[in-house]
Amino acid sequence: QEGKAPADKVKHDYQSDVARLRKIVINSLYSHKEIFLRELVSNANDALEKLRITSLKEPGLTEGGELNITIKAIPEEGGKGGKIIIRDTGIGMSPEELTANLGTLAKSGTSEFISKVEGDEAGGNGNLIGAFGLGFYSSFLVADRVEVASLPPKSKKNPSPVQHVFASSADESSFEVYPDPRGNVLGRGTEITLYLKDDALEYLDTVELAKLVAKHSGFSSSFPVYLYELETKEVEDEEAAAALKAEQAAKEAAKKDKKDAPEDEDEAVVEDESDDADKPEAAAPPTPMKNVTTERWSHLNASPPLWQRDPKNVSDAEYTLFYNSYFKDFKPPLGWTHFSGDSGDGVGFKAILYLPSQLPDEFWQKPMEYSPHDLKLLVKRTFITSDLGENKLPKWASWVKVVIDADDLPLNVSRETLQNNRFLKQLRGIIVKRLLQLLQKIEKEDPKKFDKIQELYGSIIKLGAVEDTKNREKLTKLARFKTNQRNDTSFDMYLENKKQGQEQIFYLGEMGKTAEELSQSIFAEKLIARGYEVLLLTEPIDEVLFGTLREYKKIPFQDVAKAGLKFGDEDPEEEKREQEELTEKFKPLIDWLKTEAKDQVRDVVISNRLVKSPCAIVAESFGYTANVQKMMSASNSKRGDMLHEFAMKAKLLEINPRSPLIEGLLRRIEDLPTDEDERDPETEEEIKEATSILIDGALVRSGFDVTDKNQFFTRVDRVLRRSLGVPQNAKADETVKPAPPVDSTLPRFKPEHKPLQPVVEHADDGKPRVILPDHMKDKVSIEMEEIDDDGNVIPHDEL
Ligand SMILES: Nc1ncnc2c1ncn2[C@@H]1O[C@H](COP(=O)(O)OP(=O)(O)OP(=O)(O)O)[C@@H](O)[C@H]1O
Repeated sequence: QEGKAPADKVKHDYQSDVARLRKIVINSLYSHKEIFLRELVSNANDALEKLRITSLKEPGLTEGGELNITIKAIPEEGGKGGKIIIRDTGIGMSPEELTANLGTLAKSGTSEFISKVEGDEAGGNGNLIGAFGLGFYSSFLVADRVEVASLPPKSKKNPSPVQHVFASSADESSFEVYPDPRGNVLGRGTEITLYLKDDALEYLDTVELAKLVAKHSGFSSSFPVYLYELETKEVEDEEAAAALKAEQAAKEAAKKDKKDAPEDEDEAVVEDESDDADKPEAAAPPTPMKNVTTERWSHLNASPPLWQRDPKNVSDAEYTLFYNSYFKDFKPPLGWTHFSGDSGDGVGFKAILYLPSQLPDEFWQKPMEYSPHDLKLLVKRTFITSDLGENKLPKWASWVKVVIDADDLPLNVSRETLQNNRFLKQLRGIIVKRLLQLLQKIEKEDPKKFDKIQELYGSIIKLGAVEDTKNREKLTKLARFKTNQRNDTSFDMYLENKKQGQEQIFYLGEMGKTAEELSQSIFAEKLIARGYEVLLLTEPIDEVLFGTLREYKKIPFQDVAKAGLKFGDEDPEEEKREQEELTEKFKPLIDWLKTEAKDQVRDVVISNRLVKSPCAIVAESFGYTANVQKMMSASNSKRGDMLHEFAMKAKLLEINPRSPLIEGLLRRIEDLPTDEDERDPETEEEIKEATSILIDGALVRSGFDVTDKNQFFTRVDRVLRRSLGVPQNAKADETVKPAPPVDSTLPRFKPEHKPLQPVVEHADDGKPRVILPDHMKDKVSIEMEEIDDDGNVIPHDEL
């Protein structure tokens, strides 16, 4: 792909991703084209930063010239076009680096990013800029042609570097790299020349450029940024003044000659005197002026950075602009806190911490790999690191964007010694504390904004309460949940609404269920009917948090799906008596159920949680709720473990003594002769069927799976036949029209078609499953007949 062009010019084709990215940048960011300056200044700043850090090990590198950035606009003679030159005295690039850095995209995930944006109609919005540093390619927003001349510093490794140029036009699919015909004129660093497009000539105006730097880059460089300005001043034209003086003197002399002449002397004198008295003093001749154009480099970022200023004098707009440019996030922040402090060791610092209004995708997608880069530790305005090593922020807080500038840490500390620095060790605590304070402040003062915080950071706050034991209490207070009565309820709000006598915090959770569905739950029937508030856990992290906390302000959590539920207003004596009475009354039914439900539950008890439903399956405190059981089977864990078997079985069948169905079942059982031999087998079978449907119904309503679906439906089928008066032995007419004979004249498949052969797989439970080839999936549906062990077809209504 490379060919030698004349004059040492090596032509390269852009890597395809670069060509695509350049196209996106040029087409979609047109209305944001001013960002080119911010991106190039930021690259220049990075290059200076790299040089400074490298020079800690090889001090000679920074010799010769200040570390700075300069911007110069040069209108073309005749005023038709022009160019902008941005230079830095940073680390520079070798010809290989020019090719690799500007001609390829090394960043991982870039291809996916590009595809995403290409497919996204809204790609042209500013998110793009925030999501991805477009860097160098933003040059093509304003330039038809870009030339980058670069010269690395003389170093031990590269003692005689040669200045090279990278050149490319906006519409070309290739670029060239060649030795700079001017020689090593840069001394060190990089010079980017932008040949401006006709619609970008406004950037030749130095006032415009200065404004842009102030807006986007004023704070983003800790190195001085200079703008080349031509200043036109009106100054006294000394030459003209001298000439005028000479002329005046000549006039005076001529006048004097005239005065000395003899004629009309008196008259003339009188006339002169009266003139002097009436007229204002004769105006002095104007000083002759001329326009002089002087060149100067004005220092654009001389004023102190935002974080060094007094918060009282910084406007919200300034905080937002600073955030946008410094952290390269196009969206405004959700909130911020600007603070200063002292580490206690005499290290003073100033800092601003921001809450972004959007989390990076990687935060959730690759939570373990996500490494924050928006913590900027500076020392005396110079960037030191984003990496706090082992003192890094806890995961839940790792997304904050914070700039923290310390007064007096040794500047040349290596990363290793930094890790041991006390200030660095304290940083984590300082930042987390301020972040919490900010969240608490918003909670207190700005409910609307706090809603947004919940939307965005709700799960993260809960994650923090789980993982950050030190701040668990504060984070728990900030957590919000849905309840049967309202949204966004905190534990404190819940407790304020607690009923007299209530000594439990009621909650209910089931994987994948909405709050609405949960509030219909059989377990909460009575609680909700009586007006109690139940926290509804709708997010996976809720369950983990409740499992971790177990209580709030010493009040225990009660999983409503578990045994042990107490309203708190029960009279223990009365309750005991009632329980005894009911147990006595329902004894025959309870005994019956204990036998019939022995495979599903450990015991049968009278319920105090049901209103309408006849019965429910409730997990005991050490047993699995339906939710946990689902999670266990999803993760396939613990199968075959004794404890697991035990927990699976630790369930109670609770019956509702006031349900007419339960009463009805009790009566039927009481009517059965006590001597089993005297019982009519058909009647007994009928009651067993009804019982089993009742138990299965309770399982389903309580969120569990029916143990044996075949048996369940066979029974439903029999009950249906009975209630419809259809004899139990009546058979469906199973005669079907056989298929016509084989037609051998047609090919079975067209050659380009895949065989229409479904594949049968056996799932874990041994049941067959049909896997359709992909091309058949949305065209074919399959119904299967089930055959029992004796080879009989199990009847299904739909077959
Ligand atoms: N002025 C410069 N001096 C030295 N190297 C530079 C300069 N500008 C760009 N580079 C090099 O080119 C690379 C690509 O630059 P580009 O702006 O496209 O992306 P980036 O700076 O790596 O990413 P981002 O803009 O997201 O920070 C940089 O990583 C850097 O190595």
